[in-house]
Amino acid sequence: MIITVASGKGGVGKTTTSASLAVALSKFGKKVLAIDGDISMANLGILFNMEKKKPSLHEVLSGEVDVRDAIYRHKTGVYVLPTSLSLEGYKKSDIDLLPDVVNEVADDFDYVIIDAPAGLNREMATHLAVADRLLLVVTPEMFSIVDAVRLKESAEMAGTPLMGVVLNRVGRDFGELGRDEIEMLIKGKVLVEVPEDESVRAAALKKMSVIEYREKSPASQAYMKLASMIAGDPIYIEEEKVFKKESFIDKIKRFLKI
Ligand SMILES: Nc1ncnc2c1ncn2[C@@H]1O[C@H](COP(=O)(O)OP(=O)(O)OP(=O)(O)O)[C@@H](O)[C@H]1O
Repeated sequence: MIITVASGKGGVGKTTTSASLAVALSKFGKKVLAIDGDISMANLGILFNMEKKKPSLHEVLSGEVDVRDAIYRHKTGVYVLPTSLSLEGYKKSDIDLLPDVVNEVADDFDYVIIDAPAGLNREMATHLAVADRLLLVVTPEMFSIVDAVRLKESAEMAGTPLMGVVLNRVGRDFGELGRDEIEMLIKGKVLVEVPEDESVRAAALKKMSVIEYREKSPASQAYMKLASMIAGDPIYIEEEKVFKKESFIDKIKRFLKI
């Protein structure tokens, strides 16, 4: 199964989620490939301490090397296809090659996790098209949700259904929307709430995923729960809800014309 981890708004926790989910699935005995799909501003490689590896996805997408030559096994057991931080590497990459590259190796793994760039651009369209499922990452704030709704709609147009939503950084003061409100707006299930957790940042500073850094931390536990849900029952059906009166949520829906 190919899962694209994406968000409309940047900085909400895609890379954190991609790395943590990959490590967690690996702990459940799954063979996982984590791909750093943000070819202009790569971050995933950093959490696996592989940002300097060469060849990277850049060399694969420029046709210089075979994809298998750019996949490295991390000590957690996760296989990683990192992307370098080089601007030259970005310039020579052809994102249109990504679907063939991913499909060439997908059958070697139980799960392929793609850490996608933020926003809705051509790169994102490619990441959505190649995936079997979209895993949306949001924070409990309005703009994050509004952007996520648009992304979900684009994914559906590309034929990629929503697997579910990771509600990240819960407990931070975002003037928060609640889980029910978010599910109603996105029309999708919140699979897990990941709390605001200082260990996430501390882990990143040490170039590791939070699970590797502190397995018992609240965020790590949430990602383990997510992995157990995905590994146990990968299909989640989106929920339709009925609105009876114009609430704050209805106003946002009207604003979005959904
Ligand atoms: N649950 C959490 N608790 C505390 N800090 C978090 C949490 N999740 C993410 N962060 C922090 O938020 C910042 C952004 O996270 P991350 O890089 O995963 O987001 P992103 O969506 O991949 O960003 P970008 O759009 O720039 O690629 C990082 O500093 C990360 O350590």
